[in-house]
Amino acid sequence: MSADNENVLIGVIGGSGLYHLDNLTLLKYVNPKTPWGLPSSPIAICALPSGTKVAFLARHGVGHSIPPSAVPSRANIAALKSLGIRAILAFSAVGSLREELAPGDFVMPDQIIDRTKGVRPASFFEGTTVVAHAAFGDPFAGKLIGWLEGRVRKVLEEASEEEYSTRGKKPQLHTGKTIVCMEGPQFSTRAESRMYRQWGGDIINMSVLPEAKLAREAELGYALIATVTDYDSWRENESAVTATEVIKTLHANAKLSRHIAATVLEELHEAAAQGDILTEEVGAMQFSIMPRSEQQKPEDRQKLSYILPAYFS
Ligand SMILES: CSC[C@H]1O[C@H](OP(=O)(O)O)[C@H](O)[C@@H]1O
Ligand SMILES: Nc1ncnc2[nH]cnc12
Repeated sequence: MSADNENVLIGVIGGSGLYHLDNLTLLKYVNPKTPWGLPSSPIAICALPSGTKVAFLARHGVGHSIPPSAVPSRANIAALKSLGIRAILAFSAVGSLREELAPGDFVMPDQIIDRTKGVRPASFFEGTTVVAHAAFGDPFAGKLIGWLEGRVRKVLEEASEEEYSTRGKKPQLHTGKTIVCMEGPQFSTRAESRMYRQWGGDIINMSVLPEAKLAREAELGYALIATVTDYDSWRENESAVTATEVIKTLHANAKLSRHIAATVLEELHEAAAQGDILTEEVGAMQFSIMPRSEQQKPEDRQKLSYILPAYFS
């Protein structure tokens, strides 16, 4: 970790439509070369008006050039961890599987259904001689979500008409929901969309995995702020989702997401510095790594020390 970055505790991952944040001064770009390659894009180290630093990473790269299945999530999470980050606030554009989750609304899910197809490297331990089984029953950082909930709700309640006028109604925040992560890049069929509803899915995207799993392996707090862009393809007599429909809502959602980030980041940095909101993640991997065996190669341990120096240095 470079001394320059020592105080960067919060990393923001921007998804579709969210390629920068507001109210920040760009200090520099960093592009850490991790054992898993380079991140999606150089990471912007920015200062809030108080001088507090945060890091911003565009998930789909500069100019949205990386499709969901090819996002280098291991490099992204490892690069953020190498900067000293403790918590990630990730944003994502999602489809709604429920009538009451309307386009323009915000959702902070607490569960995930994995519908990726095994083509994305999903573990830092993959390809090494070290075996680990991270606990993932609660895939998001519970305390972090609890901390964010009231603050995000307040921002939405206070949003001016101009900020949500493209949707014609005040955006709501929904919590305690389940997100389905599909492979893509094509959207779901109508039958799949209906099936996800039967499974208990509330929203759907193509990006939360393996990002959330890797954050857990790296012992980072991870919360997702999902913004609804469409009703996917389950509604009878309505047309199925298209990219054009998604893009219509994307920009207004991104504007409000930037407003949320600008409002919460300072206090979130403080909370992360105190350690109050991240008690579950730190140290969790010590119970997940299978006991050391003579078969573990020193070069693998060296590689893993990049994300988990406490166990592999
Ligand atoms: C642009 S529609 C599908 C695309 O949008 C979402 O991206 P992100 O999660 O990065 O905001 C979704 O996951 C798909 O990747
Ligand atoms: N309907 C949808 N399915 C998957 N990912 C999405 N991102 C935005 N809308 C989506």
